[in-house]
Amino acid sequence: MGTFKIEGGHKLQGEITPQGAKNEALQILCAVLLTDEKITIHNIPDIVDVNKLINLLENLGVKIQKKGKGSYIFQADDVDLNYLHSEQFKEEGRGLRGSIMLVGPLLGRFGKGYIPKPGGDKIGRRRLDTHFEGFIKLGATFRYNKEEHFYGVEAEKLTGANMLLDEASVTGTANIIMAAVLAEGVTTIYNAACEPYLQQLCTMLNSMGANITGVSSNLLTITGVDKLGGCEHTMLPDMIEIGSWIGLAAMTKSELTIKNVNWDMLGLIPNVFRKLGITVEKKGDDIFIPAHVDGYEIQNFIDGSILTISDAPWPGFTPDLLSIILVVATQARGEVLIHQKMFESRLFFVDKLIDMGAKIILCDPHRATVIGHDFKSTLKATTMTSPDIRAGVSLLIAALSAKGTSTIHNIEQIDRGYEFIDTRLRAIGARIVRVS
Ligand SMILES: CC(=O)N[C@H]1[C@@H](OP(=O)(O)OP(=O)(O)OC[C@H]2O[C@@H](n3ccc(=O)[nH]c3=O)[C@H](O)[C@@H]2O)O[C@H](CO)[C@@H](O)[C@@H]1O
Ligand SMILES: C=C(OP(=O)(O)O)C(=O)O
Repeated sequence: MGTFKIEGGHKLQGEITPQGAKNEALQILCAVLLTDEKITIHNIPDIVDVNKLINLLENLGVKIQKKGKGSYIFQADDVDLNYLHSEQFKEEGRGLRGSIMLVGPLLGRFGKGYIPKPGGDKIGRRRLDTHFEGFIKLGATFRYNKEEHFYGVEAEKLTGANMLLDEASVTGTANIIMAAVLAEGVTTIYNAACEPYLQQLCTMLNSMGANITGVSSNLLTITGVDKLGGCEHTMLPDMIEIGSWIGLAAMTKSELTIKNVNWDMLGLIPNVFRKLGITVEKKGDDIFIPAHVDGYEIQNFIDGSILTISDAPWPGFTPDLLSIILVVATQARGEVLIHQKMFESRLFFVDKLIDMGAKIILCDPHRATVIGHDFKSTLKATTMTSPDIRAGVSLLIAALSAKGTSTIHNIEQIDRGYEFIDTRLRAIGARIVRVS
């Protein structure tokens, strides 16, 4: 179990450049299986989950050439489907959530796709019904081995269909799209998720020769094609990292510039931080956060009632930033209700913040009320364990704002999604060391 030691209470300063988007990378990498031609991808983040997926592709026989930092060429012209039946695949396939998106492209191109129950954060029930109901609609037969938690779909041929998804699942939508692009005829997906990750995936698939319309809406129309070809694709900056750095700057009263954020794709993120009273300035394509020397004040709703920040499928506010919002609110002036609608086990980490002196009432598994300290009382350093990727970074932000030295165990969770976080934070003045 890896550990960070963090000496908090110091201001940070400078520039930080976001890595390529983790959740986009996981979709895009699976899409390389859809063609036997070369796919060049840039801005791939060097993080544990992405590297695990690259390793899975390599074991599937995909040829991989590294061209420079974050740039790779992939060619799936000799895919070894036997690997899918190996014990090694059962072990490696459950190492991350993103591996589930291997199924759609394999089914679309080779008529079969298998996956063990995928890993990822333990933040609640993470069912896969939407994915498999979509594949079944396209004509696949479905098998599930309950003992081994092993899923399989097979089809002689996929045929386009109309579907209304039971929920706007992000990975589910990506998976169904990747199967439907090579199906015969027209597929419509209503209640499709439309996160920037999915917009990017559709743009990439269209540049490979797919025919997808409705991109960025919740109604996609996909006219199947016989074959897809190569392309070049560049990943967006990671909007969850960007949100994390906004929170970090505010909570440590630091002046920070977040470089090349691709403002147009940030949706509600800057405004939600503004509702906490944080100044988020647009400077070209950068975000500038001034030092909040006098703190920041949470806005009420127009009628004076207490602000609620909740998650919703895109273009709603992403659930992946609610833990960050919550920790930043602990030092604001005012109160806020955080409502995590999607995941039922994602707020339990507030116990650690309460131990550090934060004023939080966990109302139920989905809701927490935060009463900010307005920096009149700082958080106290402590020892904690990172339960999931975003809670881990929230605890890290809390530790950087706290007086004294904190210890965070299980930092593998953080490394899943944040590239060399300790090195990059040290470059802007953070006192953080990796001790094991
Ligand atoms: C690898 C990857 O891309 N992971 C992201 C992906 O996970 P993932 O694709 O696994 O998440 P889903 O979108 O399927 O669903 C997430 C949770 O929200 C619930 N749900 C979903 C849609 C909906 O309309 N209503 C609803 O309640 C689901 O039941 C589930 O509990 O999307 C999640 C939701 O943005 C993010 O937290 C994850 O970081
Ligand atoms: C929940 C997340 O990741 P995963 O879906 O990979 O567990 C996340 O990125 O916040």
